[in-house]
Amino acid sequence: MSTMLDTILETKRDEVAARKAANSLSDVQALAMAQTPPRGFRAALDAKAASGYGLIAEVKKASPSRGLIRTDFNPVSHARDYQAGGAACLSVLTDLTYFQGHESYLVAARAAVTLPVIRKDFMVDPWQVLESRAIGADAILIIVAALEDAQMAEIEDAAIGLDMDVLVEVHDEAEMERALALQSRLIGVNNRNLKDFSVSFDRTYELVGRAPQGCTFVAESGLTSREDLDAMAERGVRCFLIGEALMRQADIEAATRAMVG
Ligand SMILES: O=C(O)c1ccccc1NCC(=O)[C@H](O)[C@H](O)COP(=O)(O)O
Repeated sequence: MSTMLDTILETKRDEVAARKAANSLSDVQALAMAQTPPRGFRAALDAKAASGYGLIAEVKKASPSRGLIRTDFNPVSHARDYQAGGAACLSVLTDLTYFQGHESYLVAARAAVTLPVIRKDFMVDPWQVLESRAIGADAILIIVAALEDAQMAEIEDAAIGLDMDVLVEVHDEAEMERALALQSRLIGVNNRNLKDFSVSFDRTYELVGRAPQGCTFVAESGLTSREDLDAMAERGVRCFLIGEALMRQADIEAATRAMVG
């Protein structure tokens, strides 16, 4: 039986094929080269985590599991609020079909702040890495469950070639082993099962001990309070990716500060 992740990936492959056909490689390359250099994503996270918590704050309008999250969605003001509240980095969802995201949200959010920004999307082709740089992204996401080993390596090589950071997302021990065969030492554990949307912090707790020395380890999804972060910190986790819990707040800046300030 096909899962939501399978469905998303099938759609993404079609969308990417259409975008590749509509945009010449040289045009996308020229746009990527015209961008200012990538802002150090992992470095910003490590710097905040050294004296507190490193937060990747997500600009997230909607999701397959929760539907519409924020009606008065405004990527520029959300990005500014996240920065003012003490986030280390931003994550911007650019998938339109399932998350109501858009590339223009990343462009606008990044221009409004000085924080590094990860393009949160489903990478299925190295061409998307170039496209991500062309819209200004500083980092990309590799979801291990979505790719074969050779595809992951190819996508990672494309990102490294553009001086971008790569967040490698895993959900279990087998995926962690595959992630560690890559070069990136920025590893995220998604507490959300992308097949059935169930959330368990046990995923993070099981895998934090598998992260090698010097690795930047990020707990992702389902985190709703400072207490959640403090409980994770007791087990050695200092970096977090949070979307919905912050996006639902009336005062996003204050909520971000309460979470990591
Ligand atoms: O959020 C979803 O419903 C989802 C469904 C299928 C694939 C990915 C999905 N989310 C992407 C993410 O990784 C989260 O947006 C991110 O970790 C933040 O999670 P949260 O704090 O729970 O919004």
